[in-house]
Amino acid sequence: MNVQPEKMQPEAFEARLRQIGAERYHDKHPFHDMLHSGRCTIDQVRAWVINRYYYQSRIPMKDAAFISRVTDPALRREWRSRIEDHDGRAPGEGGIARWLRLAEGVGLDPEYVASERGILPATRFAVDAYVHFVREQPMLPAMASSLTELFAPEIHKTRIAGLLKHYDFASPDTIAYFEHRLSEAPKDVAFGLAWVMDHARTPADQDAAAAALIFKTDVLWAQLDALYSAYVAPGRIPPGGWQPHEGLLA
Ligand SMILES: O=C(O)c1cc(C(=O)O)c2c(n1)C(=O)C(=O)c1cc(C(=O)O)[nH]c1-2
Repeated sequence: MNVQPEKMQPEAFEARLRQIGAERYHDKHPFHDMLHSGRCTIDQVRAWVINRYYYQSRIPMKDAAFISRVTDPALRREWRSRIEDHDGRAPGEGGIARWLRLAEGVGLDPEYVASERGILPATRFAVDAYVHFVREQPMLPAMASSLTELFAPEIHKTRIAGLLKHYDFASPDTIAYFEHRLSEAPKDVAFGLAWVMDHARTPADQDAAAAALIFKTDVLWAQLDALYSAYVAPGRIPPGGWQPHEGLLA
C-alpha cells in the first residue's frame, strides 16, 4: 500500500524554510566575511558593487514579471511597492539610485556601473535565471523564491556595522541603501511568508516552495563564487569582466 507523504504542520514547514537559510544563505560565503571584516581591498569592494548592481537592476524586473501574471488586484497592489522601493517615485529616489550613490562613494562612475559593462558572466547567468524562474514557474515557487529576504536583515545589519567600522568610504549617505532595506525587507517577507504558508496546501506544494528557496540561495551563492574566483583567488578575471582601472570617477 502506498503511504501518502503527510503535509507538514505550519510551524514545522516554517522551520524547514528557515533551516534552508541557516544552511545555505550567502551570509556564510567567505566573500561576505572578507567584506564585513574590512579585509577587502577597495578594488574588491568595487567589483562587488559593480556586480551586485546587476542583481539590484533585475529585482524590479522580476517583480514586474511576477505582477504581470497576478489576476488578483489586492496581490498586485501589495507587490507593486517592491518595484517602487527600488525604482523610487521620481528620478534620484529609490534603491537603485541609492546603490549608485554607493558606487560613487567607492570611487566608481555611476554611469559606468549603470551601463552594466564589466559584469561577470556568471553573475549575469545567475541573476537572469532568477528572473526567468519567477516569470515561468507556478505562483507558489515564484513567490517562495523571494523568501531569502527572511535572512537579509541580519546580513544587512552586519554589513552596515562592518562597512562603517572598516572602510573610509562608508558613511550614512553612501550606505543608505542597506538602512532602507532594514524596514523594506521585513514588510515584504512577512507578506510573502504568510502567502506561502497559506498556499502550500499539499506536501508537493511544500516541497516546491522549499526547492524554490534552495534555488534562490544558489542564485545568491553563485554570484559570490564568481566574484571570489575573479577578484580574490585565483584572481582570474574572465573575458569582459571589470578590470580594476575601468569605470573610475575622474
Ligand atoms: O544584501 C543582501 O544580502 C540581500 C539579499 C537579498 C536576498 O536575500 O535575495 C536581497 C537584498 N539584499 C536586497 O537588497 C533586495 O532588495 C532584495 C530583493 C530580493 C528579492 O528576492 O525580491 N532579494 C533581495
